[in-house]
Amino acid sequence: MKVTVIGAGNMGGAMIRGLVAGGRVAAGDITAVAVHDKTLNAMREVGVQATTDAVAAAKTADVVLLAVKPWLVEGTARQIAGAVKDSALIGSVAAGIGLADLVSYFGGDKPLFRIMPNTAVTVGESMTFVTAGGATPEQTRTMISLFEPLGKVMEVPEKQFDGCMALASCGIAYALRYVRAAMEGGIELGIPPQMAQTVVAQTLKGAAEILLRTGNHPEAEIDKVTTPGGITIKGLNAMEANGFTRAVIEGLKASK
Ligand SMILES: NC(=O)C1=CN([C@@H]2O[C@H](COP(=O)(O)OP(=O)(O)OC[C@H]3O[C@@H](n4cnc5c(N)ncnc54)[C@H](OP(=O)(O)O)[C@@H]3O)[C@@H](O)[C@H]2O)C=CC1
Ligand SMILES: O=C(O)[C@@H]1CCC=N1
Repeated sequence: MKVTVIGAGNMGGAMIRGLVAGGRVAAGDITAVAVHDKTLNAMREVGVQATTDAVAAAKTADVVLLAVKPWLVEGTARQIAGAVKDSALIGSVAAGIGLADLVSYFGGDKPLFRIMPNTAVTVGESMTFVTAGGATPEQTRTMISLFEPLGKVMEVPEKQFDGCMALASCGIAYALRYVRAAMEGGIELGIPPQMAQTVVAQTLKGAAEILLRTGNHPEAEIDKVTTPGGITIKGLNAMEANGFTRAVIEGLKASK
């Protein structure tokens, strides 16, 4: 299967590295399209082909993934639309570009996908969402299987897509901002920064593993930590008094 990724920056580059590491597609069958030599050379070092010619790279591809900035998607799509094979699966990871937009660029007779990974593709722990339009179940299965080595994949209806993107793709930044805040608090408590970073990251990983493995509600796990009259409830109450939950909800709602 030949895969062309147009745009090889933070997301496209990470997807390519993840695809190579995942081993489901041979590095030699992946083509990265970018503009600058620095990016192209970085991709060649990963072992994939790299070019500035999107049309040529799209022509031979079985899967085309658009990973340019959202405002460049329409121009890029219209540029390659006449070149892609009829059978090619076409996916866009661009925020805010809907299936209806993709249909208007490529026509309604192509298997089209919105795909939303996050930057944890670099470590094989992405939370990736796939929404299909005009694709057969088998074609959807193929697209999903491409992303499975890169983490978890969920197929979602398009009406849930933006909410999922806020939670998971923007969510990486939100989780890391929590880490930074916790580190700053730790430093005030006398913990050196690098040590605080390791401690907070491992704690977050532990909390996430508890939920993923047990499926328990977070509040049930919080109850196990909060000793009556103990120190955790004082910390939680001080965080809530400073707007923790509201800040998170408002932040997610603003992510659109
Ligand atoms: N960053 C994230 O966490 C996430 C981003 N996304 C989506 O991914 C997309 C890309 O974002 P991101 O990776 O952050 O952006 P970057 O700016 O990091 O990467 C954009 C890439 O596009 C390339 N490029 C620019 N113009 C063209 C062109 N005309 N033809 C081919 N390639 C071109 C650039 O090449 P060069 O490097 O040579 O300049 C660069 O490699 C966006 O649509 C965004 O919504 C989705 C999920 C998460
Ligand atoms: O901030 C953005 O627009 C992109 C889309 C999801 C994550 N980053």
